Amino acid sequence: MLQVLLAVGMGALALLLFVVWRVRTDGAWALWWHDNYLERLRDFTSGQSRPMRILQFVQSAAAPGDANSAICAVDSYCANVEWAMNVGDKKGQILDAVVLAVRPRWVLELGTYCGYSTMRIARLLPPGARLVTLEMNQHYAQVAKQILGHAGLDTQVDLLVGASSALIPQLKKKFEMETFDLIFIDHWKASYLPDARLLEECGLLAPGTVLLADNVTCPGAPDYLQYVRNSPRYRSEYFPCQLEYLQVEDGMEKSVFLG
Ligand SMILES: C[S@@+](CC[C@H](N)C(=O)[O-])C[C@H]1O[C@@H](n2cnc3c(N)ncnc32)[C@H](O)[C@@H]1O
Ligand SMILES: [Mg+2]
Repeated sequence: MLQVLLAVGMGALALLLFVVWRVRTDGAWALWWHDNYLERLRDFTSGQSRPMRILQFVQSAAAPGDANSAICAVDSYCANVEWAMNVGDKKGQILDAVVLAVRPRWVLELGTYCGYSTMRIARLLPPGARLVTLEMNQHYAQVAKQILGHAGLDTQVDLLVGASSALIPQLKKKFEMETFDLIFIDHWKASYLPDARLLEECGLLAPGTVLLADNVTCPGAPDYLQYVRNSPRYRSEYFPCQLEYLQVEDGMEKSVFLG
């Protein structure tokens, strides 16, 4: 009997160690663990959604009207308390550098979530610039609006709720604008390529428009990468980095539309 118990115990320990190792080293396992298992467990125990928990932390820890303080609060919560799918502090620096280099007048973001990358972009925009961000999840959009309001950035940002495929064709008319200077692509990965093609078809790209795509390695967007790297319409560059708040390999792809 003791031998059986010992064998079961050793088996369970080996399984636990295997799961911990996979979660620490493999992107798919890490995302499943943090984004499904742990999130659902915390939702169940707290009776709230992860975006609501992030909002409450920002409201308690960040100075009102201070965007940098709100960004730090989200990073601190997601690095120390629970993981979330924000671009994060490390890849965020690549995003910041691209925004500063492009100095865009019109920016489009695909995938708002809680508004973390929206804050990073909006705080660096030159006067008069506009950021349009698209989010299909109504609850996430509500949270993002409150976080952007707390950070004092809501007047520079237009948050539209709906699917990108439905909203993109309406943007020119809705905002009486021509083309975007910078597009941050960070929604569901299977939509990267169809939405890039849709942006082209809708005439929303001009020569020089920069597309910056997050998570092209983890979870990965292989069809999008294949397209921007092989199309004569783009000049594309890869930035190796790590998945937000984890030691898992990821990358961002910066692609300049050539016309
Ligand atoms: C990775 S999160 C965005 C993270 C955010 N950019 C940041 O770094 O803080 C992806 C978001 O895209 C949204 N989304 C996914 N597909 C979408 C689509 N086709 N149209 C609009 N939003 C979409 C999801 O609901 C989710 O909130
Ligand atoms: Mg991302």
